[in-house]
Amino acid sequence: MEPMGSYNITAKNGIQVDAVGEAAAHLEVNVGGHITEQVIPIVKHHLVKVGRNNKECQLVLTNPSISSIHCVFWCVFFDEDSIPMFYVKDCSLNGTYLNGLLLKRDKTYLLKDSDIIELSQGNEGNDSKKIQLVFMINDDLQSSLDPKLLDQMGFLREVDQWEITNRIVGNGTFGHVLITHNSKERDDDICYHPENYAVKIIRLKPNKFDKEARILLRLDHPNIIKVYHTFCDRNNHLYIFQDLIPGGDLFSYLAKGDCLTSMSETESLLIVFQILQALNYLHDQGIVHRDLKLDNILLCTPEPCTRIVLADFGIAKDLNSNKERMHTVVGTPEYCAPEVGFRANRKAYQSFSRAATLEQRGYDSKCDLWSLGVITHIMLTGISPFYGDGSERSIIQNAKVGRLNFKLKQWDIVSDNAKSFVKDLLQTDVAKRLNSKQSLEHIWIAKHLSQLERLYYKKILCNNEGPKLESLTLDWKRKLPKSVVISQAVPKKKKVLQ
Ligand SMILES: Nc1ncnc2c1ncn2[C@@H]1O[C@H](COP(=O)(O)OP(=O)(O)OP(=O)(O)O)[C@@H](O)[C@H]1O
Repeated sequence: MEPMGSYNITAKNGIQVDAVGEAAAHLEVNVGGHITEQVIPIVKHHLVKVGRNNKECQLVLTNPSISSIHCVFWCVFFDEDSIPMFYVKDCSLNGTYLNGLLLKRDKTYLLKDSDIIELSQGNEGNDSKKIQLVFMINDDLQSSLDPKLLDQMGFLREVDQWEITNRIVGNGTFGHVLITHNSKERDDDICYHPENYAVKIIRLKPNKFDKEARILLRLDHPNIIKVYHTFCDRNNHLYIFQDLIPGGDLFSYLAKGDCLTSMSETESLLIVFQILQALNYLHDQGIVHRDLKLDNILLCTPEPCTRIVLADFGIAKDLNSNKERMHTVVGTPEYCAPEVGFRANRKAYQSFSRAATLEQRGYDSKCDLWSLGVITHIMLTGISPFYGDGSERSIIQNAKVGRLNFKLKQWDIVSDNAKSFVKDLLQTDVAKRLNSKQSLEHIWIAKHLSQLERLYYKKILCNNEGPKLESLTLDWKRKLPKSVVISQAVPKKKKVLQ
Protein backbone atom coordinates (compact mmCIF):
# COMPACT_ATOMS: atom_id res chain seq x y z
CA MET A 1 0.00 0.00 0.00
CA GLU A 2 1.49 3.34 -1.06
CA PRO A 3 0.21 6.62 0.43
CA MET A 4 -0.43 9.30 -2.21
CA GLY A 5 -1.44 12.67 -0.78
CA SER A 6 -4.53 12.07 1.25
CA TYR A 7 -5.16 8.83 -0.67
CA ASN A 8 -4.22 5.32 0.16
CA ILE A 9 -4.58 3.06 -2.83
CA THR A 10 -4.67 -0.68 -2.64
CA ALA A 11 -5.30 -2.85 -5.65
CA LYS A 12 -6.28 -6.31 -4.48
CA ASN A 13 -5.66 -9.17 -6.75
CA GLY A 14 -8.71 -10.98 -5.46
CA ILE A 15 -9.60 -11.91 -9.03
CA GLN A 16 -6.65 -13.90 -10.35
CA VAL A 17 -3.00 -13.05 -10.02
CA ASP A 18 -2.33 -13.77 -13.65
CA ALA A 19 -5.71 -12.62 -14.92
CA VAL A 20 -4.34 -9.58 -16.80
CA GLY A 21 -2.99 -11.85 -19.47
CA GLU A 22 -6.31 -13.70 -19.84
CA ALA A 23 -8.59 -10.71 -19.39
CA ALA A 24 -9.98 -9.10 -22.51
CA ALA A 25 -9.71 -5.69 -20.84
CA HIS A 26 -8.23 -3.98 -17.82
CA LEU A 27 -8.09 -0.70 -15.93
CA GLU A 28 -4.87 1.27 -15.52
CA VAL A 29 -4.72 3.42 -12.43
CA ASN A 30 -3.28 6.95 -12.80
CA VAL A 31 -2.78 9.34 -9.91
CA GLY A 32 -2.21 13.07 -10.52
CA GLY A 33 -1.53 12.36 -14.20
CA HIS A 34 1.13 9.73 -13.41
CA ILE A 35 0.80 6.10 -14.41
CA THR A 36 1.03 3.79 -11.41
CA GLU A 37 1.90 0.12 -11.54
CA GLN A 38 -1.65 -0.77 -10.64
CA VAL A 39 -3.50 -2.69 -13.31
CA ILE A 40 -6.89 -4.27 -12.64
CA PRO A 41 -8.18 -6.98 -15.00
CA ILE A 42 -11.88 -7.16 -15.81
CA VAL A 43 -12.95 -10.76 -16.32
CA LYS A 44 -16.28 -12.55 -16.63
CA HIS A 45 -18.07 -13.46 -13.40
CA HIS A 46 -16.09 -10.94 -11.30
CA LEU A 47 -17.34 -7.49 -10.50
CA VAL A 48 -14.55 -4.96 -9.99
CA LYS A 49 -15.63 -2.57 -7.25
CA VAL A 50 -13.81 0.70 -6.56
CA GLY A 51 -14.28 2.61 -3.32
CA ARG A 52 -13.40 2.94 0.36
CA ASN A 53 -14.84 -0.41 1.40
CA ASN A 54 -11.82 -2.54 2.15
CA LYS A 55 -13.75 -5.82 2.20
CA GLU A 56 -15.70 -5.50 -1.03
CA CYS A 57 -13.50 -3.36 -3.31
CA GLN A 58 -10.71 -4.56 -5.60
CA LEU A 59 -9.36 -1.00 -5.73
CA VAL A 60 -9.49 0.61 -2.30
CA LEU A 61 -9.23 4.41 -2.05
CA THR A 62 -9.28 5.90 1.41
CA ASN A 63 -10.11 9.54 0.62
CA PRO A 64 -13.32 10.62 2.39
CA SER A 65 -14.77 12.07 -0.82
CA ILE A 66 -14.85 8.56 -2.25
CA SER A 67 -17.97 6.51 -1.50
CA SER A 68 -17.87 3.12 0.18
CA ILE A 69 -18.57 1.58 -3.24
CA HIS A 70 -17.96 4.42 -5.69
CA CYS A 71 -18.28 2.64 -9.02
CA VAL A 72 -18.39 -0.91 -10.34
CA PHE A 73 -17.01 -2.45 -13.53
CA TRP A 74 -17.92 -5.75 -15.17
CA CYS A 75 -17.80 -7.75 -18.32
CA VAL A 76 -20.66 -9.51 -20.12
CA PHE A 77 -19.71 -12.37 -22.37
CA PHE A 78 -22.67 -14.18 -24.01
CA ASP A 79 -20.75 -17.00 -25.71
CA GLU A 80 -17.54 -17.79 -27.53
CA ASP A 81 -18.76 -16.17 -30.75
CA SER A 82 -19.82 -12.85 -29.27
CA ILE A 83 -17.75 -9.80 -28.43
CA PRO A 84 -17.49 -9.16 -24.69
CA MET A 85 -19.01 -5.94 -23.41
CA PHE A 86 -17.64 -3.90 -20.54
CA TYR A 87 -19.69 -1.65 -18.33
CA VAL A 88 -19.23 0.91 -15.55
CA LYS A 89 -21.94 1.81 -13.06
CA ASP A 90 -21.82 4.85 -10.81
CA CYS A 91 -22.91 4.20 -7.21
CA SER A 92 -21.31 7.27 -5.59
CA LEU A 93 -22.48 10.31 -3.69
CA ASN A 94 -19.92 12.69 -5.22
CA GLY A 95 -20.02 11.38 -8.75
CA THR A 96 -18.04 9.49 -11.36
CA TYR A 97 -17.02 11.05 -14.69
CA LEU A 98 -16.64 9.30 -18.02
CA ASN A 99 -14.47 11.25 -20.47
CA GLY A 100 -15.22 14.44 -18.50
CA LEU A 101 -19.01 14.00 -18.31
CA LEU A 102 -20.84 13.12 -15.12
CA LEU A 103 -22.55 9.73 -14.95
CA LYS A 104 -26.05 9.50 -13.58
CA ARG A 105 -26.20 7.73 -10.25
CA ASP A 106 -27.07 4.04 -10.45
CA LYS A 107 -26.94 4.15 -14.25
CA THR A 108 -24.70 1.86 -16.28
CA TYR A 109 -22.61 2.85 -19.31
CA LEU A 110 -20.94 0.75 -21.96
CA LEU A 111 -17.16 1.32 -22.12
CA LYS A 112 -14.89 1.59 -25.14
CA ASP A 113 -11.13 1.46 -25.47
CA SER A 114 -9.18 4.35 -23.85
CA ASP A 115 -12.21 5.68 -21.96
CA ILE A 116 -11.14 7.72 -18.95
CA ILE A 117 -13.04 7.30 -15.71
CA GLU A 118 -12.47 9.91 -13.00
CA LEU A 119 -13.70 9.72 -9.46
CA SER A 120 -15.00 12.95 -7.98
CA GLN A 121 -12.54 14.89 -5.85
CA GLY A 122 -15.18 16.45 -3.60
CA ASN A 123 -14.21 20.09 -3.12
CA GLU A 124 -10.46 19.57 -3.09
CA GLY A 125 -9.80 20.19 -6.77
CA ASN A 126 -6.15 19.20 -6.34
CA ASP A 127 -4.84 17.80 -9.61
CA SER A 128 -1.96 15.98 -7.93
CA LYS A 129 -4.47 13.74 -6.18
CA LYS A 130 -6.77 13.08 -9.10
CA ILE A 131 -7.47 9.41 -9.65
CA GLN A 132 -8.00 8.35 -13.21
CA LEU A 133 -8.85 4.87 -14.39
CA VAL A 134 -8.03 4.26 -18.03
CA PHE A 135 -10.02 1.46 -19.60
CA MET A 136 -8.01 -0.61 -22.11
CA ILE A 137 -9.26 -3.38 -24.41
CA ASN A 138 -6.85 -6.00 -25.76
CA ASP A 139 -5.77 -5.49 -29.37
CA ASP A 140 -7.12 -8.80 -30.65
CA LEU A 141 -10.58 -7.89 -29.44
CA GLN A 142 -10.57 -4.47 -31.07
CA SER A 143 -9.93 -5.89 -34.49
CA SER A 144 -13.16 -7.90 -34.20
CA LEU A 145 -15.24 -4.70 -33.99
CA ASP A 146 -16.15 -3.71 -37.52
CA PRO A 147 -18.06 -0.40 -37.64
CA LYS A 148 -18.75 -0.69 -41.37
CA LEU A 149 -20.75 -3.86 -40.86
CA LEU A 150 -23.78 -1.90 -39.70
CA ASP A 151 -23.79 0.50 -42.64
CA GLN A 152 -23.83 -2.54 -44.87
CA MET A 153 -26.99 -3.68 -43.10
CA GLY A 154 -28.73 -0.49 -44.18
CA PHE A 155 -29.86 0.67 -40.75
CA LEU A 156 -30.73 4.32 -40.13
CA ARG A 157 -28.31 6.33 -37.99
CA GLU A 158 -31.07 8.50 -36.56
CA VAL A 159 -34.75 8.00 -35.83
CA ASP A 160 -36.48 11.08 -34.36
CA GLN A 161 -34.46 11.98 -31.25
CA TRP A 162 -32.73 8.57 -31.14
CA GLU A 163 -29.11 8.35 -32.33
CA ILE A 164 -28.14 4.80 -33.21
CA THR A 165 -24.51 3.81 -32.67
CA ASN A 166 -22.65 0.97 -34.38
CA ARG A 167 -22.10 -0.83 -31.09
CA ILE A 168 -23.81 -4.22 -30.98
CA VAL A 169 -25.03 -5.60 -27.64
CA GLY A 170 -26.59 -8.76 -29.02
CA ASN A 171 -27.64 -10.70 -32.08
CA GLY A 172 -30.69 -12.92 -32.19
CA THR A 173 -32.41 -15.09 -34.75
CA PHE A 174 -34.61 -12.23 -35.90
CA GLY A 175 -32.69 -9.09 -35.12
CA HIS A 176 -29.73 -7.14 -33.89
CA VAL A 177 -29.59 -5.13 -30.69
CA LEU A 178 -27.50 -1.94 -30.77
CA ILE A 179 -26.66 0.88 -28.38
CA THR A 180 -28.61 4.11 -28.90
CA HIS A 181 -28.78 7.54 -27.21
CA ASN A 182 -31.64 9.94 -26.75
CA SER A 183 -30.37 13.31 -28.05
CA LYS A 184 -33.21 15.19 -26.32
CA GLU A 185 -32.00 14.00 -22.92
CA ARG A 186 -28.46 15.06 -23.78
CA ASP A 187 -29.54 18.55 -24.87
CA ASP A 188 -31.58 19.01 -21.69
CA ASP A 189 -28.68 17.96 -19.45
CA ILE A 190 -25.35 18.83 -21.05
CA CYS A 191 -23.26 18.05 -17.94
CA TYR A 192 -24.28 14.44 -17.98
CA HIS A 193 -22.91 11.67 -20.11
CA PRO A 194 -25.67 10.55 -22.52
CA GLU A 195 -27.46 7.51 -21.16
CA ASN A 196 -27.23 4.23 -23.04
CA TYR A 197 -30.39 2.64 -24.37
CA ALA A 198 -30.85 -0.38 -26.62
CA VAL A 199 -32.58 -0.61 -29.98
CA LYS A 200 -33.65 -3.96 -31.38
CA ILE A 201 -33.81 -3.86 -35.16
CA ILE A 202 -35.87 -6.57 -36.88
CA ARG A 203 -36.43 -7.15 -40.58
CA LEU A 204 -40.20 -7.41 -41.08
CA LYS A 205 -41.93 -9.14 -43.94
CA PRO A 206 -43.40 -6.40 -46.23
CA ASN A 207 -46.73 -4.99 -45.02
CA LYS A 208 -46.60 -6.98 -41.79
CA PHE A 209 -47.01 -5.15 -38.51
CA ASP A 210 -45.02 -6.47 -35.62
CA LYS A 211 -46.87 -7.94 -32.69
CA GLU A 212 -43.79 -7.77 -30.44
CA ALA A 213 -43.66 -3.96 -30.65
CA ARG A 214 -47.41 -3.55 -30.15
CA ILE A 215 -47.44 -5.75 -27.09
CA LEU A 216 -44.34 -4.18 -25.54
CA LEU A 217 -45.56 -0.59 -25.99
CA ARG A 218 -48.60 -1.44 -23.84
CA LEU A 219 -46.61 -2.91 -20.96
CA ASP A 220 -45.18 -1.08 -17.97
CA HIS A 221 -43.67 -3.30 -15.29
CA PRO A 222 -40.24 -3.23 -13.56
CA ASN A 223 -39.58 -6.85 -14.53
CA ILE A 224 -40.50 -6.48 -18.19
CA ILE A 225 -38.35 -4.76 -20.78
CA LYS A 226 -39.42 -1.11 -21.10
CA VAL A 227 -40.03 0.07 -24.66
CA TYR A 228 -40.14 3.81 -25.42
CA HIS A 229 -40.66 4.10 -29.12
CA THR A 230 -40.97 2.04 -32.29
CA PHE A 231 -40.43 2.97 -35.93
CA CYS A 232 -40.55 1.14 -39.25
CA ASP A 233 -38.31 2.44 -42.07
CA ARG A 234 -38.80 2.13 -45.84
CA ASN A 235 -36.79 -1.09 -45.94
CA ASN A 236 -39.18 -2.72 -43.45
CA HIS A 237 -36.70 -2.52 -40.63
CA LEU A 238 -38.57 -2.21 -37.37
CA TYR A 239 -36.72 -0.30 -34.62
CA ILE A 240 -37.74 -1.01 -31.02
CA PHE A 241 -36.15 1.55 -28.65
CA GLN A 242 -35.88 0.18 -25.14
CA ASP A 243 -33.94 0.18 -21.88
CA LEU A 244 -30.46 -1.30 -22.04
CA ILE A 245 -30.20 -4.17 -19.54
CA PRO A 246 -26.46 -4.47 -19.01
CA GLY A 247 -25.94 -7.51 -16.78
CA GLY A 248 -26.22 -10.16 -19.51
CA ASP A 249 -28.73 -13.02 -19.54
CA LEU A 250 -29.37 -15.70 -16.94
CA PHE A 251 -27.87 -18.36 -19.20
CA SER A 252 -24.49 -16.57 -19.36
CA TYR A 253 -24.72 -15.88 -15.62
CA LEU A 254 -25.04 -19.61 -14.86
CA ALA A 255 -22.63 -20.82 -17.56
CA LYS A 256 -19.12 -21.58 -16.34
CA GLY A 257 -16.92 -23.21 -18.92
CA ASP A 258 -19.03 -25.87 -20.65
CA CYS A 259 -21.41 -26.34 -17.74
CA LEU A 260 -24.36 -24.65 -16.17
CA THR A 261 -23.95 -24.12 -12.44
CA SER A 262 -26.65 -23.96 -9.83
CA MET A 263 -27.25 -20.99 -7.55
CA SER A 264 -28.27 -20.79 -3.91
CA GLU A 265 -31.90 -21.30 -3.01
CA THR A 266 -32.09 -17.72 -1.75
CA GLU A 267 -30.82 -16.32 -5.01
CA SER A 268 -33.13 -18.60 -7.02
CA LEU A 269 -36.12 -17.62 -4.92
CA LEU A 270 -35.56 -13.91 -5.52
CA ILE A 271 -35.37 -14.48 -9.28
CA VAL A 272 -38.45 -16.73 -9.29
CA PHE A 273 -40.35 -14.12 -7.27
CA GLN A 274 -39.52 -11.44 -9.86
CA ILE A 275 -40.44 -13.67 -12.82
CA LEU A 276 -43.76 -14.40 -11.11
CA GLN A 277 -44.41 -10.67 -10.63
CA ALA A 278 -43.91 -10.23 -14.37
CA LEU A 279 -46.01 -13.29 -15.34
CA ASN A 280 -48.82 -12.32 -13.02
CA TYR A 281 -48.93 -8.87 -14.63
CA LEU A 282 -48.68 -10.27 -18.18
CA HIS A 283 -51.34 -12.93 -17.72
CA ASP A 284 -53.69 -10.41 -16.10
CA GLN A 285 -53.33 -8.38 -19.30
CA GLY A 286 -54.07 -11.46 -21.44
CA ILE A 287 -50.51 -11.75 -22.71
CA VAL A 288 -48.54 -15.00 -22.82
CA HIS A 289 -44.76 -14.86 -23.32
CA ARG A 290 -44.41 -18.37 -24.83
CA ASP A 291 -40.59 -18.32 -24.97
CA LEU A 292 -39.54 -18.03 -21.36
CA LYS A 293 -36.00 -19.40 -20.95
CA LEU A 294 -32.68 -18.53 -19.32
CA ASP A 295 -31.58 -16.61 -22.44
CA ASN A 296 -34.59 -14.28 -22.29
CA ILE A 297 -34.16 -13.28 -18.68
CA LEU A 298 -31.82 -10.30 -18.48
CA LEU A 299 -29.99 -9.08 -15.36
CA CYS A 300 -29.39 -5.43 -14.49
CA THR A 301 -26.03 -6.37 -12.94
CA PRO A 302 -24.38 -9.80 -12.97
CA GLU A 303 -24.65 -10.33 -9.20
CA PRO A 304 -27.12 -11.74 -6.67
CA CYS A 305 -30.09 -9.61 -5.63
CA THR A 306 -30.28 -7.72 -8.88
CA ARG A 307 -33.40 -6.73 -10.84
CA ILE A 308 -34.27 -9.12 -13.63
CA VAL A 309 -36.16 -8.22 -16.78
CA LEU A 310 -38.10 -10.45 -19.21
CA ALA A 311 -37.11 -9.76 -22.82
CA ASP A 312 -37.74 -11.14 -26.31
CA PHE A 313 -41.49 -10.95 -26.81
CA GLY A 314 -40.98 -12.10 -30.42
CA ILE A 315 -43.53 -14.91 -30.14
CA ALA A 316 -45.65 -13.52 -27.30
CA LYS A 317 -49.40 -13.78 -27.81
CA ASP A 318 -52.06 -11.22 -26.98
CA LEU A 319 -55.14 -13.28 -26.17
CA ASN A 320 -57.36 -10.16 -26.07
CA SER A 321 -57.11 -9.67 -29.79
CA ASN A 322 -57.96 -13.25 -30.51
CA LYS A 323 -59.29 -16.09 -28.48
CA GLU A 324 -58.56 -17.73 -25.19
CA ARG A 325 -56.48 -20.62 -26.35
CA MET A 326 -53.50 -20.94 -28.67
CA HIS A 327 -52.79 -23.67 -31.19
CA THR A 328 -49.48 -22.65 -32.72
CA VAL A 329 -46.43 -24.75 -31.91
CA VAL A 330 -43.74 -22.23 -30.95
CA GLY A 331 -40.99 -21.87 -28.37
CA THR A 332 -37.90 -23.79 -27.41
CA PRO A 333 -38.44 -27.55 -26.80
CA GLU A 334 -36.24 -27.62 -23.70
CA TYR A 335 -38.58 -25.16 -21.91
CA CYS A 336 -41.80 -25.95 -23.71
CA ALA A 337 -44.90 -27.36 -22.00
CA PRO A 338 -46.04 -30.71 -23.43
CA GLU A 339 -49.51 -29.42 -24.35
CA VAL A 340 -47.97 -26.88 -26.76
CA GLY A 341 -47.50 -29.84 -29.04
CA PHE A 342 -43.91 -30.19 -30.15
CA ARG A 343 -43.64 -33.59 -31.81
CA ALA A 344 -40.67 -35.86 -31.53
CA ASN A 345 -41.13 -36.29 -35.27
CA ARG A 346 -40.51 -32.83 -36.68
CA LYS A 347 -41.82 -33.80 -40.09
CA ALA A 348 -45.23 -32.86 -38.70
CA TYR A 349 -44.38 -29.18 -38.93
CA GLN A 350 -41.05 -28.82 -40.67
CA SER A 351 -42.53 -27.14 -43.74
CA PHE A 352 -43.50 -24.10 -41.65
CA SER A 353 -40.91 -21.37 -41.17
CA ARG A 354 -41.64 -20.04 -37.69
CA ALA A 355 -44.45 -22.07 -36.30
CA ALA A 356 -47.03 -24.69 -37.02
CA THR A 357 -50.64 -25.28 -36.14
CA LEU A 358 -51.49 -28.84 -35.28
CA GLU A 359 -54.84 -30.46 -34.69
CA GLN A 360 -55.09 -30.44 -30.93
CA ARG A 361 -56.95 -28.86 -28.07
CA GLY A 362 -54.60 -25.93 -27.74
CA TYR A 363 -52.95 -24.41 -24.69
CA ASP A 364 -53.17 -21.33 -22.48
CA SER A 365 -51.02 -19.05 -20.29
CA LYS A 366 -50.01 -21.98 -18.05
CA CYS A 367 -47.38 -22.86 -20.68
CA ASP A 368 -45.30 -19.99 -19.18
CA LEU A 369 -45.49 -21.64 -15.75
CA TRP A 370 -44.08 -24.89 -17.15
CA SER A 371 -41.14 -22.90 -18.56
CA LEU A 372 -40.66 -21.29 -15.16
CA GLY A 373 -40.58 -24.81 -13.66
CA VAL A 374 -37.74 -25.76 -16.04
CA ILE A 375 -35.87 -22.52 -15.23
CA THR A 376 -36.27 -23.08 -11.46
CA HIS A 377 -35.06 -26.69 -11.81
CA ILE A 378 -31.92 -25.48 -13.62
CA MET A 379 -31.25 -22.67 -11.13
CA LEU A 380 -31.51 -25.02 -8.14
CA THR A 381 -29.53 -27.94 -9.55
CA GLY A 382 -27.66 -26.85 -12.70
CA ILE A 383 -29.59 -29.59 -14.55
CA SER A 384 -32.18 -29.19 -17.28
CA PRO A 385 -34.97 -31.59 -16.18
CA PHE A 386 -35.87 -33.25 -19.50
CA TYR A 387 -32.56 -32.93 -21.29
CA GLY A 388 -31.94 -36.67 -21.70
CA ASP A 389 -29.33 -37.25 -24.39
CA GLY A 390 -29.75 -33.65 -25.56
CA SER A 391 -31.55 -34.52 -28.78
CA GLU A 392 -34.76 -32.73 -29.60
CA ARG A 393 -36.58 -36.05 -29.73
CA SER A 394 -35.54 -37.10 -26.24
CA ILE A 395 -36.29 -33.66 -24.73
CA ILE A 396 -39.82 -33.68 -26.17
CA GLN A 397 -40.47 -37.27 -25.12
CA ASN A 398 -39.13 -36.74 -21.60
CA ALA A 399 -41.24 -33.59 -21.13
CA LYS A 400 -44.37 -35.48 -22.23
CA VAL A 401 -43.74 -38.11 -19.53
CA GLY A 402 -42.77 -35.35 -17.08
CA ARG A 403 -40.83 -37.61 -14.69
CA LEU A 404 -38.59 -35.72 -12.24
CA ASN A 405 -35.72 -37.30 -10.37
CA PHE A 406 -35.41 -35.75 -6.92
CA LYS A 407 -33.04 -38.54 -5.89
CA LEU A 408 -30.15 -36.88 -7.73
CA LYS A 409 -27.48 -35.67 -5.29
CA GLN A 410 -27.90 -32.12 -6.58
CA TRP A 411 -31.28 -31.99 -4.81
CA ASP A 412 -29.82 -33.03 -1.43
CA ILE A 413 -29.31 -29.47 -0.24
CA VAL A 414 -32.58 -28.12 -1.64
CA SER A 415 -35.57 -27.69 0.67
CA ASP A 416 -38.70 -29.81 0.29
CA ASN A 417 -40.73 -26.66 -0.35
CA ALA A 418 -38.55 -25.77 -3.34
CA LYS A 419 -38.89 -29.32 -4.71
CA SER A 420 -42.64 -29.17 -4.28
CA PHE A 421 -42.72 -25.83 -6.17
CA VAL A 422 -40.84 -27.34 -9.12
CA LYS A 423 -43.11 -30.39 -9.07
CA ASP A 424 -46.27 -28.26 -9.05
CA LEU A 425 -45.08 -26.28 -12.09
CA LEU A 426 -43.82 -29.27 -14.07
CA GLN A 427 -47.21 -30.96 -14.01
CA THR A 428 -48.04 -32.49 -17.38
CA ASP A 429 -51.72 -32.31 -16.41
CA VAL A 430 -52.44 -28.62 -17.07
CA ALA A 431 -55.40 -28.58 -14.69
CA LYS A 432 -53.08 -29.58 -11.82
CA ARG A 433 -50.34 -27.09 -12.78
CA LEU A 434 -50.25 -23.85 -10.75
CA ASN A 435 -51.07 -20.58 -12.47
CA SER A 436 -49.07 -17.43 -11.65
CA LYS A 437 -51.31 -16.36 -8.76
CA GLN A 438 -51.31 -19.83 -7.22
CA SER A 439 -47.52 -19.99 -7.64
CA LEU A 440 -47.14 -16.81 -5.59
CA GLU A 441 -49.20 -18.50 -2.88
CA HIS A 442 -47.11 -21.70 -2.90
CA ILE A 443 -45.51 -22.40 0.49
CA TRP A 444 -41.96 -21.91 -0.91
CA ILE A 445 -42.82 -18.29 -1.76
CA ALA A 446 -45.48 -17.66 0.89
CA LYS A 447 -43.17 -18.69 3.75
CA HIS A 448 -40.73 -15.91 2.84
CA LEU A 449 -43.19 -13.44 1.37
CA SER A 450 -42.57 -10.53 3.74
CA GLN A 451 -38.77 -10.81 3.31
CA LEU A 452 -39.12 -11.15 -0.45
CA GLU A 453 -41.35 -8.10 -0.63
CA ARG A 454 -38.94 -6.04 1.44
CA LEU A 455 -35.98 -7.04 -0.70
CA TYR A 456 -37.99 -6.43 -3.83
CA TYR A 457 -38.97 -2.87 -2.93
CA LYS A 458 -35.83 -1.81 -1.11
CA LYS A 459 -33.01 -3.48 -3.01
CA ILE A 460 -34.43 -4.43 -6.36
CA LEU A 461 -36.72 -1.57 -7.21
CA CYS A 462 -34.74 0.86 -4.96
CA ASN A 463 -38.12 2.19 -4.05
CA ASN A 464 -38.48 3.56 -0.54
CA GLU A 465 -42.22 3.68 -0.87
CA GLY A 466 -42.32 -0.08 -0.39
CA PRO A 467 -42.48 -1.81 2.99
CA LYS A 468 -39.84 -0.56 5.42
CA LEU A 469 -36.67 -2.57 5.92
CA GLU A 470 -36.70 -2.50 9.72
CA SER A 471 -36.04 -6.15 10.40
CA LEU A 472 -34.74 -7.90 7.32
CA THR A 473 -34.30 -11.28 8.97
CA LEU A 474 -30.84 -12.57 8.29
CA ASP A 475 -31.99 -15.84 9.86
CA TRP A 476 -33.91 -16.53 6.72
CA LYS A 477 -30.79 -16.24 4.62
CA ARG A 478 -28.77 -18.47 6.92
CA LYS A 479 -31.35 -21.24 6.96
CA LEU A 480 -31.12 -21.70 3.23
CA PRO A 481 -28.25 -23.64 1.70
CA LYS A 482 -25.22 -21.85 0.35
CA SER A 483 -24.34 -21.76 -3.31
CA VAL A 484 -23.01 -24.98 -4.81
CA VAL A 485 -21.28 -25.56 -8.10
CA ILE A 486 -22.18 -28.72 -9.89
CA SER A 487 -20.28 -29.93 -12.90
CA GLN A 488 -23.27 -31.26 -14.74
CA ALA A 489 -22.44 -31.18 -18.42
CA VAL A 490 -25.20 -29.31 -20.20
CA PRO A 491 -24.16 -28.24 -23.68
CA LYS A 492 -24.29 -24.48 -24.11
CA LYS A 493 -25.83 -24.56 -27.54
CA LYS A 494 -28.82 -22.25 -27.73
CA LYS A 495 -31.51 -23.74 -29.86
CA VAL A 496 -34.86 -22.38 -30.95
CA LEU A 497 -37.35 -24.28 -33.01
CA GLN A 498 -39.46 -22.01 -35.12
N1 LIG B 1 -32.67 -4.42 -23.93
C1 LIG B 1 -31.59 -5.18 -24.01
N2 LIG B 1 -30.49 -4.87 -23.30
C2 LIG B 1 -29.37 -5.65 -23.37
N3 LIG B 1 -29.26 -6.75 -24.14
C3 LIG B 1 -30.33 -7.11 -24.87
C4 LIG B 1 -31.54 -6.35 -24.85
N4 LIG B 1 -32.44 -6.95 -25.67
C5 LIG B 1 -31.81 -8.03 -26.17
N5 LIG B 1 -30.56 -8.13 -25.71
C6 LIG B 1 -29.58 -9.18 -26.08
O1 LIG B 1 -29.55 -9.24 -27.48
C7 LIG B 1 -29.62 -10.59 -27.94
C8 LIG B 1 -30.75 -10.81 -28.93
O2 LIG B 1 -31.95 -10.30 -28.44
P1 LIG B 1 -33.35 -11.01 -28.59
O3 LIG B 1 -33.31 -12.28 -27.83
O4 LIG B 1 -34.43 -10.06 -28.17
O5 LIG B 1 -33.42 -11.24 -30.16
P2 LIG B 1 -34.13 -12.41 -30.96
O6 LIG B 1 -33.77 -12.28 -32.39
O7 LIG B 1 -35.58 -12.37 -30.65
O8 LIG B 1 -33.41 -13.63 -30.27
P3 LIG B 1 -33.73 -15.19 -30.27
O9 LIG B 1 -32.70 -15.79 -31.15
O10 LIG B 1 -33.54 -15.60 -28.81
O11 LIG B 1 -35.14 -15.38 -30.70
C9 LIG B 1 -29.72 -11.44 -26.71
O12 LIG B 1 -28.42 -11.95 -26.47
C10 LIG B 1 -30.10 -10.53 -25.59
O13 LIG B 1 -29.46 -10.93 -24.41
